[in-house]
Amino acid sequence: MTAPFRFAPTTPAGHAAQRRQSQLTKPPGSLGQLEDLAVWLADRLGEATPARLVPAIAVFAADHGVAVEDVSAFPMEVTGQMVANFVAGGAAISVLAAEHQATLRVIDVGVAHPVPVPPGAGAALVVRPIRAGSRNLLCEAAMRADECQVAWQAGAEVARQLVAQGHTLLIGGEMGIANTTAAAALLCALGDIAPEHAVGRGTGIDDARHAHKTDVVRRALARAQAAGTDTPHAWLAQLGGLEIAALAGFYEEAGRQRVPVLLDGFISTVAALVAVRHQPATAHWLLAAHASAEAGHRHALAVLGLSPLLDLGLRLGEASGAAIALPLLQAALALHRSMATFAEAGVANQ
Ligand SMILES: O=C(O)c1ccc[n+]([C@@H]2O[C@H](COP(=O)([O-])O)[C@@H](O)[C@H]2O)c1
Ligand SMILES: Cc1cc2nc[nH]c2cc1C
Repeated sequence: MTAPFRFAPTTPAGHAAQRRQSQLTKPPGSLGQLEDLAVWLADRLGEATPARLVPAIAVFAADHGVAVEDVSAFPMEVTGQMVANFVAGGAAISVLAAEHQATLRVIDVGVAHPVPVPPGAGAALVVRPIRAGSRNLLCEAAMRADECQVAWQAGAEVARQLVAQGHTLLIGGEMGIANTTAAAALLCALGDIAPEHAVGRGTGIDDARHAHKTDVVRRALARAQAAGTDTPHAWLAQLGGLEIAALAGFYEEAGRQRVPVLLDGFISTVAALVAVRHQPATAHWLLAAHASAEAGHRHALAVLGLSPLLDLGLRLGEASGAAIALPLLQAALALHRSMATFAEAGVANQ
């Protein structure tokens, strides 16, 4: 069980939104967490009655050298194949983005086996190849510092563009076979979580592979520790991946641009933890959409002090859980904006 999402306002807009909530035609608190959600959004957007959100989803994709260690249920080729599926409109996130009228961008920051995408296909694909997947983090640093920095900046650039285009809510997502191994290792390093709590089943591995994956993470951590790793960027380069670095840069830039972020699952939340360790102010802009079935996600959320809105047993990634929570945010704001007050409706207030 995770704690419900609760929020006390910190800004004049947030306080005004909370006062409005108490005047709407409903018993106080009867819309539960939707009330907190409306007040949080008002607080962060700096408006007492915010307009409908203009959401954008950016899915960052890359491969992971550690896939050769047999830590995933799927082969590396699936990353590039799924990128083509995102763009063609057949993936869960393609369907959800269209359903909820969200802009969808797909960014290849290091897919090892890209699949050609027909020109004019559905979602926009941006190719920012840094290298064909990260190195095997069990044996060496996943990225050089400069590669990690280029990926981070690529993510930041996407956030800047989406905000400049008028989007008022940013959602990050990822695709990368074996990236739950990288994310688990990073969570151990930056969140002080033991490997047995951070490592999960990913795409669906059995008990034997899960034990092996936990051992891979334990050995990778020991290797990176022995290399004298200290800063968040150094840990990211040692144990992360190109799409995780891009996501961290995306989240940090969203905060810098003062735009709220709706977090997806395990890998996305660990990327947000990297961004928060690098720039603590990023935490102010984060909202957790859901609790993934991936074991480490609850620990990552707890480290960040976040309460997820939904708990549906999702473990897909690609921003799908955040996209599923999006209508809740829109509903919370629609109710907040458009319900009558007791005075307007002539309803007796206690
Ligand atoms: O978002 C999550 O919580 C999540 C949990 C488990 C798996 N995934 C997705 O599955 C892939 C990684 O799983 P694995 O087993 O290859 O490490 C990657 O493409 C993620 O988007 C995502
Ligand atoms: C098919 C498939 C789709 C995905 N979407 C995000 N991660 C994924 C992993 C797999 C294996």
